[in-house]
Amino acid sequence: MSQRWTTAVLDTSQPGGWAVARCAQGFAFDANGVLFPREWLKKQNLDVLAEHGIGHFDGEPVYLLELHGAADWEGVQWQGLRQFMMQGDFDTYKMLAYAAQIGTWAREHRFCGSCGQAMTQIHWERAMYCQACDLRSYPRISPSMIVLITRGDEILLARSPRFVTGVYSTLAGFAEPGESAEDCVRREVMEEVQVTVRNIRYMGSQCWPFPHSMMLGFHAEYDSGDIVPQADEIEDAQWFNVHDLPPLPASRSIARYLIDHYVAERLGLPAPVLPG
Ligand SMILES: NC(=O)C1=CN([C@@H]2O[C@H](COP(=O)(O)OP(=O)(O)OC[C@H]3O[C@@H](n4cnc5c(N)ncnc54)[C@H](O)[C@@H]3O)[C@@H](O)[C@H]2O)C=CC1
Ligand SMILES: [Mg+2]
Ligand SMILES: [Zn+2]
Repeated sequence: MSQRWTTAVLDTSQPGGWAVARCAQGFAFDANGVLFPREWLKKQNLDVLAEHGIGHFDGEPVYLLELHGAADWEGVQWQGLRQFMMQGDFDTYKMLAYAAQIGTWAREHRFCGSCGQAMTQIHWERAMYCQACDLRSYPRISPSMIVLITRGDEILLARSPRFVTGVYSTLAGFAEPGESAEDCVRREVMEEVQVTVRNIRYMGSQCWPFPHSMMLGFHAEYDSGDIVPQADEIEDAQWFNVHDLPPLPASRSIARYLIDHYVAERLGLPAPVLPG
């Protein structure tokens, strides 16, 4: 399968190419999609905070115009990254996911965390640079574990108060300094539902740009303990039979993949493919 989207550090002093525009309401799109001729876009009187050369789509250079706050631009609509993930072309979503992560990270690293002076983009790698400290800040990625716990025909799913009504999902949480991925799985499971697990098995990973998670997916078998949902974080957690499941997360998420993969295994169906 050919890859339509590839990342690159492009020099913003070079003219031409295509550009995407992002503001607090999401990415701009019109009848032609999210890519606009870059030189034309720069004449549209947009309040640009920063410009980044981010890669190639179908071989053509692509830039990001990161705008200040919300934008008011006649004839153009704005849509959040989650909508692009749920529907439409996956390569376009991957390009926007990368653009969003670069835009957010650069916006949040305009000043040096060590001396407070303004940082600048460098052009030979993706980093913000403080000349005074000779310090580079690289794009931020937060490793997060996500795990499906199973017990024969039953799977453990939980809901956070932040989820869409009725939806149950796998357990997830951010890695802390000093722990391995497996330590993190055991700790998060203990914190969120107070059960122990065994046979932790790595299943695959997924970039989750909301705003900068890298999901590492696992399967684990239930070992011991009764479910006790964590106050505030977990609204409800239950064992569900694979023949009788609640509403599940979006089909392109790794949470859904972990569930679908196990259900397919139990029911003797073909294994699903992890969107990546
Ligand atoms: N792709 C998928 O299928 C799924 C992705 N996720 C993602 O996994 C990540 C972790 O899941 P949660 O249950 O929300 O995490 P969690 O169980 O660790 O709790 C979230 C809390 O962690 C703290 N936190 C926020 N950012 C952090 C960071 N970078 N490092 C350490 N702690 C941080 C905050 O106090 C936040 O309220 C989130 O980004 C979530 O969106 C969660 C479920 C499904
Ligand atoms: Mg969690
Ligand atoms: Zn500095």
